[in-house]
Amino acid sequence: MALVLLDNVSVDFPVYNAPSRSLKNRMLSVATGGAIDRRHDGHVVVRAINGLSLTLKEGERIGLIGHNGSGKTTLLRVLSGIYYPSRGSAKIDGNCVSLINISLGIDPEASGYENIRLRSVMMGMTADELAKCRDEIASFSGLGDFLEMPFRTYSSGMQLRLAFAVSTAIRPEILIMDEWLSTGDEAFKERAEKRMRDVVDATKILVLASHSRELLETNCNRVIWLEHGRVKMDGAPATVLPAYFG
Ligand SMILES: Nc1ncnc2c1ncn2[C@@H]1O[C@H](COP(=O)(O)OP(=O)(O)OP(=O)(O)O)[C@@H](O)[C@H]1O
Repeated sequence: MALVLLDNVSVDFPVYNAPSRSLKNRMLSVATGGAIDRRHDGHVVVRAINGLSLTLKEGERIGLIGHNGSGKTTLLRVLSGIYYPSRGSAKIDGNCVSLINISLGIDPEASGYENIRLRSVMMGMTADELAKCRDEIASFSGLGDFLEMPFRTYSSGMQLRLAFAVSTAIRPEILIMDEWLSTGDEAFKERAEKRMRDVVDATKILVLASHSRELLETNCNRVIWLEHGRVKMDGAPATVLPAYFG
């Protein structure tokens, strides 16, 4: 069973070259940013996530909203295992894949086929799983003989097609996204949209950070509004979205 348990999680970024004397204002008077604080040893820290406790259960499609700097990306990175909490604990049960940076793991000197392997290993696919979907990924990319060529010879649109085709071949239990992925020319975009739908529908827990009300309304059944790294509101989209978007 897929489950995410965050217990009193804080994430601090120490800033060693901050002008600590002038930082009396902790920036909580404005909506933007995390909290600026000073640690016991005198160092300045930005507290991106501040004592967050959350339970995310199977079937939940969670939308993350909040002003710039409210902690959305930091939270997504904690969920993806990129950041460890500075305090508190994060328990992620279920295989979790992040589509935040779909080009992670790609080697520009390697061929398209080699990159299909590199990127899928990076996302946690086994050799058997890859063997089953390698041809489908290649065909979805539409890159034909270019798959034998080094990745660096591709146009930026071709590079994204390949990264997209591999990244959406996996079926994770927990899926982390920063905005909706859409790429390519018109014909590819249409196929990409359908493929994204399939990935999202197959996942047990979706966490999608977005500034788009429409996207959140279409895809989410729970919305969490972050402010200064804390939960300002958590509930049904019909309640939280009007409160946030006004
Ligand atoms: N590497 C870092 N070093 C120092 N501070 C950081 C770092 N990354 C994020 N922060 C701070 O943490 C806070 C939260 O940032 P985060 O990127 O999580 O916000 P966000 O909600 O994703 O914002 P946006 O909507 O602008 O993408 C901000 O105040 C930011 O300045």
